[in-house]
Amino acid sequence: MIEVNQLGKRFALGDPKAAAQEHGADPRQRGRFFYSVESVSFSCPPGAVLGLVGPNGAGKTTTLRMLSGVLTPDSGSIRIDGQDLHQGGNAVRAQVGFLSGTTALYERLSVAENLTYFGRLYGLSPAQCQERIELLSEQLGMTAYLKRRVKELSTGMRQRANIARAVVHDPKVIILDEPTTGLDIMSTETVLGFIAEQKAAGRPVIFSTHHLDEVSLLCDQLAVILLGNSVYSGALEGFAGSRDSDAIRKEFMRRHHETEGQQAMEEVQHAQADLA
Ligand SMILES: Nc1ncnc2c1ncn2[C@@H]1O[C@H](COP(=O)(O)OP(=O)(O)OP(=O)(O)O)[C@@H](O)[C@H]1O
Repeated sequence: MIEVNQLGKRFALGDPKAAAQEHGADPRQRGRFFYSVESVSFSCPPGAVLGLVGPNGAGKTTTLRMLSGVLTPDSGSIRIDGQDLHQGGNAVRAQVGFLSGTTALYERLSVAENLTYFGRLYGLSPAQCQERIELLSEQLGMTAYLKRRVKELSTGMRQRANIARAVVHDPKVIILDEPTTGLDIMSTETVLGFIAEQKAAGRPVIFSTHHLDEVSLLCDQLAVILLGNSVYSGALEGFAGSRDSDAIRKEFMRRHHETEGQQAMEEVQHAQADLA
């Protein structure tokens, strides 16, 4: 069981004026700080899959980085089976497997060599590493390319290997930050199948996504964040009937289009700067 209670995280800004231009009228910038996550709460029972959704910049990655132990929260708490993640030290943190956008593998090593390397770092014996590699390569469809060097892999192959790396030590809890973003259909299906297998094995999985169809397909629990605050957390089926669901959907879409518009504007500005 993972219990996340009123998490908060702020970042000090080197140049508050430049940040204000970048973030527009985001109310989370106050003085020299940007309050990326203000108050996020949810819980995920064993064997449940929780989808963390929110428009660009809502605070999903910051939340997941706190859940993985990479970032220390400024406020609130995270409990895994009753133990506080940040007070429990490495032993509690090792119970979490975390895939981030920056999870990296050694390019010159093969997939199997990478997994052995990271498995050994987590204290697995060579035999345990071998056992995990066999299981994960089957679950993630990697058997055909286990011996290939990472630098030769496609995006989809690489992402499946990244996921294997994140869970090589058989963690109690799995946290995946946008695991299917940018993947082809086959790799997406394999990754979603992997999540479903973890759920069947009783392991809680928390993943962030922009794809609401993935949430309805896989998740029992839903946590929605807008501007760093939880606006819904609970059973997926409870969301449709909840009092605020229509307002949340509208705000979600409004901010989604707004950030897409901002990104398009930035791309145009970059292109103009390149041409100048
Ligand atoms: N180190 C930092 N310093 C200042 N601001 C930050 C920092 N890290 C994140 N932020 C800001 O906090 C907000 C939340 O960022 P975060 O990456 O958690 O959002 P997200 O929901 O994962 O977005 P996306 O869907 O685009 O990945 C964003 O506005 C981001 O610019």
